[in-house]
Amino acid sequence: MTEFIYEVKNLTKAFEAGFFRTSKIVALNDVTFNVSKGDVLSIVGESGSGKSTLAKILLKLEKPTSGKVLYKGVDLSEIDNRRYWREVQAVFQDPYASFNPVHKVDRVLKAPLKNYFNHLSERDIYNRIKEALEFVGLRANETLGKYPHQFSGGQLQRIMIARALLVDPEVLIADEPVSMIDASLRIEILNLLHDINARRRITILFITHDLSLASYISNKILVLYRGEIMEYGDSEEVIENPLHPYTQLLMSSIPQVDRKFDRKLEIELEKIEEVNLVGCVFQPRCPYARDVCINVKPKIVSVKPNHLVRCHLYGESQGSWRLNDTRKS
Ligand SMILES: Nc1ncnc2c1ncn2[C@@H]1O[C@H](COP(=O)(O)OP(=O)(O)OP(=O)(O)O)[C@@H](O)[C@H]1O
Repeated sequence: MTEFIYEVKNLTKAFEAGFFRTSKIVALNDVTFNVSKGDVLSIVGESGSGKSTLAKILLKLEKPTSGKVLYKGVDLSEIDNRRYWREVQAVFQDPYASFNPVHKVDRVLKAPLKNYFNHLSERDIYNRIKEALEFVGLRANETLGKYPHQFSGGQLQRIMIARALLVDPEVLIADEPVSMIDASLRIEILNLLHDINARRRITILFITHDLSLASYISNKILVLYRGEIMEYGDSEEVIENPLHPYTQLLMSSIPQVDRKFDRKLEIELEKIEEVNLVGCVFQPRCPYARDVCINVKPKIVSVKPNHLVRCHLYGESQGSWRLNDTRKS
């Protein structure tokens, strides 16, 4: 039987907005998926798709409006925060923001050990930190005793990953961990996350707006658009056979050396529309939109055992429409 780390069931999160809090922003709408132990799941979507809100709910930093999340079979709301925050560690986008510039990096590394393993001697603490730093490719004698400004963004992100590893987590939630790092160093951090998953069997949730990074690192991909799942499945399936027009659009916007930049697609990606809570949220941008897409919310259907899509094109009669098809019914 598959061991699920997370079972996310009909998760919805609405924020009150406006001066008098009279309007609502639906950041997540009826999101359902499972994460198996040892998965590297990428949650992909452009700005405002609800990725960070989902991460915050999974980190117990926000509460859902409705629906629930089970962690190893237990409702998140019933789990002790202290225990949970040891087992589920986070790495955030901005490594600089995680450090206090007036303190040496030692402080950030020692804090979780002192918090969770207060029986450890100073020598044990040093040994554990040394081991974690070596795992992420840093030397203790070149790292400890220094201030954050003495490191590059990539090195600080490594230190944050070492910090997460110190407490033997089961899950690492990495929210855009390489987006503020020099492009030349990104691949090293991705390889490091891959090693952490492969060698320590830590489940990784990798949040990104970049489908190419997702395809590089993950074995499962979940595509979010305006708070709803558009497509979910094994990475190979989603990348090699993207079914949803939005995933196809994301695929076609990945720069490739043999393809010229298409400004039409850029405009398409920038276009902002009101969220359609009745029909398909992607319908205003969809080249295949029909009346049914405006009036009826598509259900998520399983096209293959490990490949799900939410689109009227894949209802009762399945199809394999591509963005470059000229048809529009
Ligand atoms: N605390 C909040 N109060 C009001 N609205 C919020 C709040 N947090 C998020 N939102 C809104 O919810 C929607 C989803 O935001 P979220 O930050 O989860 O998206 P995202 O995909 O992570 O985007 P980005 O990549 O830009 O961070 C957005 O419309 C955002 O403005």
